[in-house]
Amino acid sequence: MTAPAAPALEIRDLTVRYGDVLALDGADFSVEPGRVCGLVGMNGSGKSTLFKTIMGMIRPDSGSVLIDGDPPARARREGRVGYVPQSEDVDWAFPVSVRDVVMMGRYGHLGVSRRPRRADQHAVDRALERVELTDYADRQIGRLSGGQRKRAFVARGIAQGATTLLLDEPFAGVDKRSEATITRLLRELAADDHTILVSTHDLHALPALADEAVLLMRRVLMHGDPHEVLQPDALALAFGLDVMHRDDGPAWDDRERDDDSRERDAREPGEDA
Ligand SMILES: Nc1ncnc2c1ncn2[C@@H]1O[C@H](COP(=O)(O)OP(=O)(O)OP(=O)(O)O)[C@@H](O)[C@H]1O
Repeated sequence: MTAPAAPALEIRDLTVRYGDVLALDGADFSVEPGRVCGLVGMNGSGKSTLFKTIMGMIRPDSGSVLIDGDPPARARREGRVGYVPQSEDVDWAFPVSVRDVVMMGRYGHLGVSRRPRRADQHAVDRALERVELTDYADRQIGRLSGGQRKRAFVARGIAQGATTLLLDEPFAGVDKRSEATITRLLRELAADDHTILVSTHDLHALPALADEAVLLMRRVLMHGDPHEVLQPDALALAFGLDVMHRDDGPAWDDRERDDDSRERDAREPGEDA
């Protein structure tokens, strides 16, 4: 009998401290290949810390992360894990084109000359096509809309050959149309056997996006079907809110939602989402 395949992502009893601050306290869950897992939790609940630990950028105080059964350093070295950072972690004024950003995903594949070869150019072209940014390839990265910027970073992960993708708040500063485009793209990638962990404050987005959800508050409060995790009791526990009910669903995240500001941020005139 063959042994069952390792989970794509395995977080085991993970504890991370920044000095006196306990950012993760025994977080424990796993995600099977080809699944989209939504990560929800209030500000400061440890979501970015978890991403950085999975990426091997932070060493845990205890516990472990395994990606396809391997430690983060190895998975990262082999380009198997791609990261779409929070917008505020990126210098959008940096003078690089969309194509340059996607080519960064190929750095681990370049030969001794460090010059992109035809195979690298093809991989970048295919990734740009996949996220529908071919027409924007030569544009400076900061001159994209919020949603397009996220897709450019997803393309970097695809060009790299990553099978696990981590997205930190991809819907922040993005309008509803871009949110739908990103959701569709992530679902397509999951159908293509990518494993996706995506943090979001946008709880409305979860059911369409995720196969499963993790409710994080330094540790995992709940892990299961997104609808279960969105139950008022669970959210009250994680967010400390009295969740009110309305006809269109609970009103927990109105404070996070400012569609007008998202629209302003999102698009240049006449551009797609
Ligand atoms: N570099 C750091 N030094 C010290 N404390 C930190 C550092 N980074 C994060 N923290 C603290 O660790 C805890 C978890 O932070 P983290 O950024 O992981 O949360 P988050 O869930 O991503 O929050 P948000 O939703 O606001 O992005 C918070 O209390 C935060 O203040």
